[in-house]
Amino acid sequence: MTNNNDPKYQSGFGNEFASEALEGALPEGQNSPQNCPYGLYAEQISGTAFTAPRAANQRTWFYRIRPSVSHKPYVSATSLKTSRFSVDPTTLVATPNQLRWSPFSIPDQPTTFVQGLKTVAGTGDPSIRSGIAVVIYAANANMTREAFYNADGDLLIVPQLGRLEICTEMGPIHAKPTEIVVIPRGIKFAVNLPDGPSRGYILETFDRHWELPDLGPIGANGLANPRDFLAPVASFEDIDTGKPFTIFAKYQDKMFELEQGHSPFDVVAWHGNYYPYKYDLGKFNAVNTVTFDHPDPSIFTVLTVKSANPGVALADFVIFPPRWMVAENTFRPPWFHRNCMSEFMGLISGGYDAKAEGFVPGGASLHSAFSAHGPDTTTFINASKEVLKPVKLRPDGLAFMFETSLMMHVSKWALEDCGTDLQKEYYSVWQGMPKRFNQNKK
Ligand SMILES: O=C(O)Cc1cc(O)ccc1O
Ligand SMILES: [Fe+2]
Repeated sequence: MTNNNDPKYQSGFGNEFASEALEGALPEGQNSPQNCPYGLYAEQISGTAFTAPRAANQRTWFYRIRPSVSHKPYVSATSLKTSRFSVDPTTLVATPNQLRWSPFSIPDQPTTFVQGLKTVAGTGDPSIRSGIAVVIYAANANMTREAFYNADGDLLIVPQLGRLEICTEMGPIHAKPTEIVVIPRGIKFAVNLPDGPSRGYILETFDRHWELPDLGPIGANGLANPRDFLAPVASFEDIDTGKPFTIFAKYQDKMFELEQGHSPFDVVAWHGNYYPYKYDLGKFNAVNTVTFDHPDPSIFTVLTVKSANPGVALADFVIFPPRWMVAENTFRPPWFHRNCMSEFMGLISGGYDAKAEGFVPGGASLHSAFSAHGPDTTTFINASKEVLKPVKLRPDGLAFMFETSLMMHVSKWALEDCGTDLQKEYYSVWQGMPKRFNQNKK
């Protein structure tokens, strides 16, 4: 990859982009001329069925030094034998218990991004294009002469610790905690970790692709604005000598690898609307009450993957950013609730208004369908007697939620093998709720 520490991007969501690292590398007026400029190979990657409606149709044309198909056969990935990146039912358990984890441990041994992927919860089967997985990455080593693609689904990556320098077929994307990256299904990428130890959350979705939510009565602007999404520009490396490149692939929930003699990051130009992108969560234009109560947290949806059921998300990516709280005569933290959807929450920085302690950056919680949850006892008591002035809620706090209409199973890794990361006494935060009932006093 041409060395570029501060890559350039092109802005917009779902745009049709055209990008060339060498002038004139994109064929004019057609996709597949008899001979492409500079002796490049044309190759299409389809992210939707050829016949998907125009508004949903996603594909990109690459102009690359060699076609992707020039590689040795796929074999089972022996170096990833211990991979826990799977929703194979034998690795998962159903539990309605409210669960919470302390910050997930970073490995002591050298571990790359791909080696450090662990599924926490999930359900479905990528082979029938149905389901999702919540995944943690915890890594400390660069992917050198390696790349990875996920044939099973899109990856929405939420860095929590350490920056990511991601090399993709479409060009480089650098992301820091408070930014997110989406790598759509099938696109090859490699991750370098300039800060060393790194950790974050991933939502893997086996169907469709991420979309901006409709805004309804909010109007034409607000929440995540399309122009703040950034896609890479073409950048290539021309390497076909030395140690072979290893390409890892997750296919039907199993890890494979193959060798090839040339760099997979050899795309000199591309055009299309199927590409990875990043978004800075600090750009989110939060909308909320200026009177009383607060809307459901769907008001904070950054991106959504629709299900076949109108208005019901396969997955929503929701954030709780720093914001002004002004509601009058209102219990301001999240209320007690039971939800038909399942809620996995993570914390990027600071704290979260429903929990006085225990929910900390790098940790997580899972409140599954209809399992009751809400403010812990301390938060409830404090918020019930708080003097309601306008307050800027936690200027350093950034929590998020992966909300899904599916009922996820929890991985044995997250219940048993992640050691002390699982907080076995989580239930106790709701014990000792004072009895406040007094039928003689309204
Ligand atoms: O559980 C949570 O903390 C997320 C959440 C916040 C809120 O204000 C209302 C409902 C909800 O699920
Ligand atoms: Fe909730």
